[in-house]
Amino acid sequence: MAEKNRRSSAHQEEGRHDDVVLRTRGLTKHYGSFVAVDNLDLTIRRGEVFGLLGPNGSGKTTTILMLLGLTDPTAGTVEVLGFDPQRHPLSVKARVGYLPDQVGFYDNLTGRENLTYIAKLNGIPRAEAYRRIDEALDRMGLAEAADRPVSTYSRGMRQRLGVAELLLKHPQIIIMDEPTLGLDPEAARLFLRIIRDLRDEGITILLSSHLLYQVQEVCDRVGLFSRGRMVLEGTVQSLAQRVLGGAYRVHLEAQSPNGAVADALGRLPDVVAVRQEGDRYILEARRDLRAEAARAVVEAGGRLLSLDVEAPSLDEIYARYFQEMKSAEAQPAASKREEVKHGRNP
Ligand SMILES: Nc1ncnc2c1ncn2[C@@H]1O[C@H](COP(=O)(O)OP(=O)(O)OP(=O)(O)O)[C@@H](O)[C@H]1O
Repeated sequence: MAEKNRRSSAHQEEGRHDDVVLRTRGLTKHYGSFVAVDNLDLTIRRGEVFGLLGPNGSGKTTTILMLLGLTDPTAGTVEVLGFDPQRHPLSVKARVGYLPDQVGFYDNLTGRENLTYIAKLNGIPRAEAYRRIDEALDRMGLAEAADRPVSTYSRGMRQRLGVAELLLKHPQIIIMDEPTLGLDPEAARLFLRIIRDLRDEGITILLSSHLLYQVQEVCDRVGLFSRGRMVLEGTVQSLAQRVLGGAYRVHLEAQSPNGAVADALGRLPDVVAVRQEGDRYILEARRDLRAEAARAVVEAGGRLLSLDVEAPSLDEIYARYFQEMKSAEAQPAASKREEVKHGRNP
């Protein structure tokens, strides 16, 4: 199944797969004169894990609320599993599960009692409800804790109970707002595994998060939000290519008696840049060039001491993007100051 998903992700990347479950076009939300979401085009396909990233206030939650039909767009269209959430909110609600950052439960009731209550609210017949509740508790690793009051649950267990609640209605899409925030590393790892398992079962997942290294581990594609716009979108690797230039960074240490190693490394195909500090070199490259780099060192008469490759990190892409945006914004102001200094301004 995992293999099947990997294959389908590859097809999606190539644009050959058209199993779209969620689509927005020109989606816009104004609060008075403030633009919270600006002309968003988002397409998500079945079985994907898509990460919404961006600083506080960049419009992620507003986007999620519009997808769920919980707030009306000012302009543009939303289609979730073929439904317009504004016109058919119940059809969307029946098929899409939403896990907010803080899930509310009755603390004095047990996990099982909370789920029973939810099943009743959703009109699931009693026998079927009991079956689904047992199954959901089991899948979320909560079977043993099921009959304890929720007040005794850790944050990780509450989050898992939140997912168990969503599973009762057999959702096709699950939307999660900061699902791993506040979880300890072990609980976060367990939760990320749950996300992967859900994806492997064909459930599409949209999550918003600030925890980039976790997003990177679990998302097939990400969208980076800034001031209401999705400014970057793609796989982590494709973003690394666009923002950092090279998606791979090969670190190597080599003695180069005649100084020929740097030149030899620079001549390798798919190398974007070579940085050198003494015997240490960093190659930014479009692919993993360890084997070619090792050969180049030896052929250039050098002596290879160590070799390693670093995959691109979302943290770095994110930091570099916002750093470049800030300097681009500072640029016109700086040139204006220059013009004033040189008396070019009237
Ligand atoms: N009901 C509202 N009225 C006015 N402004 C709002 C309202 N809701 C959100 N905003 C503003 O819209 C912008 C986007 O907010 P949103 O909550 O979507 O951002 P976010 O990316 O989810 O941020 P965070 O990561 O902090 O949750 C913010 O500047 C916020 O102050």
